[in-house]
Amino acid sequence: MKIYILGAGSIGSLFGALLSRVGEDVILIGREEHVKEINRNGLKIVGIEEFTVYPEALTRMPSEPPDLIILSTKSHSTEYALECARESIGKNTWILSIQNGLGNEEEALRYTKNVLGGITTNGAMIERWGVVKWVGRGITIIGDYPRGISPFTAELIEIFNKAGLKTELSENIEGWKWSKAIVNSAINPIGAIMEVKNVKILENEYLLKLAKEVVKEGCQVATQLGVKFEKHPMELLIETLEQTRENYNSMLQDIRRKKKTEIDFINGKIIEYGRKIGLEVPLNFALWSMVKAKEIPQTK
Ligand SMILES: NC(=O)C1=CN([C@@H]2O[C@H](COP(=O)(O)OP(=O)(O)OC[C@H]3O[C@@H](n4cnc5c(N)ncnc54)[C@H](O)[C@@H]3O)[C@@H](O)[C@H]2O)C=CC1
Ligand SMILES: CC(C)(CO)C(=O)C(=O)O
Repeated sequence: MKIYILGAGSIGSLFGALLSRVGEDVILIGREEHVKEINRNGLKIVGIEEFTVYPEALTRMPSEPPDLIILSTKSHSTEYALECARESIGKNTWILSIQNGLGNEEEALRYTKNVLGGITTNGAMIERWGVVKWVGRGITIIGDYPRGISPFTAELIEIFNKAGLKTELSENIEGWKWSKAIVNSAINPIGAIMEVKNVKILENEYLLKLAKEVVKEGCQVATQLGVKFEKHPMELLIETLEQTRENYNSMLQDIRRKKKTEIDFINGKIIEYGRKIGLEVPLNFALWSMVKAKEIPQTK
């Protein structure tokens, strides 16, 4: 299968490396420094497993349409990345978002009806250019967005599992994307503002109560929009905190690295979708405001 990884950073490079290792025709599309190192010395995976692969790496999408584009930019880069990729999206090309946050699949649907949603609990981070650390082995869930399973998706899950990416199918990937986004809407900003590991939210009664109240707000919006949960966000909140106790969440890491966070596509989208149906979500608004204030000045 011809696969382009659009946004080959941490998680995209991990997926690309695993798929390349089992012989899939993978091209990584990422930033120049990472691309140059990969073309020079290959893409090295360390951590959970250690191996090196030698996929082609580019800074721009080739014009030839692939079978699959795995969208793995940060959510705030999705619109521009897809616009730049417009010419490479053929009539039979599928786009799979493995991103956190809401709205990415809707953006992809502007270019094709062949859109898959995905959530992954695998963890990855770029150690240095050309080297990605697989920090946590997790599961990935994919499905046609917003709901359903097509023959392509059933073929893709075979490829992912053969590549060592434990992957399950869902008829209701929209439900999973919302559950994960609602969990992120509680953990990420609270951890970022308090500058604590996830375990602190689990063990501090005040932070856990706040996280649960934020989850309730997100559930109200999702339920009124007709979203059906596969796993209730309140259950997923505790499960996630217990499984990622030692994590400094990605939003806190972005702030510490003076990078733009994904707050606009997590709490920001819950606020936006809530307002469209006349629901105010004050806790989400408060957390969104504080993270925006903490973000680097040039993001305004
Ligand atoms: N890193 C992880 O362990 C996990 C990340 N995620 C989600 O996956 C998404 C990506 O996260 P990370 O990999 O951590 O981010 P990252 O910042 O490491 O990687 C994104 C890459 O996309 C590149 N990029 C942006 N626009 C581009 C364009 N137009 N063309 C080519 N490359 C472009 C950036 O230069 C960057 O290298 C986020 O939504 C994140 O929340 C989800 C689960 C785990
Ligand atoms: C699951 C969690 C909260 C793990 O820290 C995450 O997705 C993140 O850090 O963005």
